[in-house]
Amino acid sequence: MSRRNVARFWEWGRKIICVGRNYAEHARELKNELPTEPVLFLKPPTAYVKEGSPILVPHYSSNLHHEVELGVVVGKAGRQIPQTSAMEHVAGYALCLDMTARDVQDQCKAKGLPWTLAKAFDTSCPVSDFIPKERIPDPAGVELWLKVNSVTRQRGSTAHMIFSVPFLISYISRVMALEEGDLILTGTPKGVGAVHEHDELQAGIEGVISMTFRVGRQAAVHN
Ligand SMILES: CC(=O)CC(=O)C(=O)O
Ligand SMILES: [Mg+2]
Repeated sequence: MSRRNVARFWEWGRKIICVGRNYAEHARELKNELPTEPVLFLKPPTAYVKEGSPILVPHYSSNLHHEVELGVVVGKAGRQIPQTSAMEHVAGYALCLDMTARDVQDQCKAKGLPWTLAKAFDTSCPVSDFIPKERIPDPAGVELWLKVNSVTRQRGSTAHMIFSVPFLISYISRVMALEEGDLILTGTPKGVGAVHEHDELQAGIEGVISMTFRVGRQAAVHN
């Protein structure tokens, strides 16, 4: 049997684990309390979209937000991973967007419901090509940026994460097994905002990679 290449992790069908409220300024801009433990949620592998295909506004949302994030690609499976050996489980990184139907998320929050409709729809996880681990020697030293129609909306350093990458790997692996090909989205810095059909999104990790996506709209299906 031929061995799959983790550099094409989005084809593996593995889980996408997302961390929310990991930057104080972003938590404050949405009037959320600062977390004392990581806030976790999941996206299915059907959320992946690659450059060349559009990000689709779900048919039930009228306020889709961008969130640029550093993604960590898991290269070695593990459970109950200590922080001291957490980085041994990292194969590399990816530039990611955690597309969020903010209007739907606000309704879910108000009703005390999970965020699945707001976070897990098709195309809610645009990703760059795989970035080998050696290209990012320190995941706490990464500058993320995002522009909409050439106007800068987000710029922030992973130095400001509340919970570090090794801490997150250790924490998550005490909740669920990490598997090769899993992706961890580490939260977004401040500056999130709305995107609309026909907008162009550009995002990057300074000096490492950039990517461009167009926004389309999911057709509503009437049964
Ligand atoms: C409020 C959120 O949507 C949390 C989140 O995803 C984040 O990155 O922070
Ligand atoms: Mg996010």
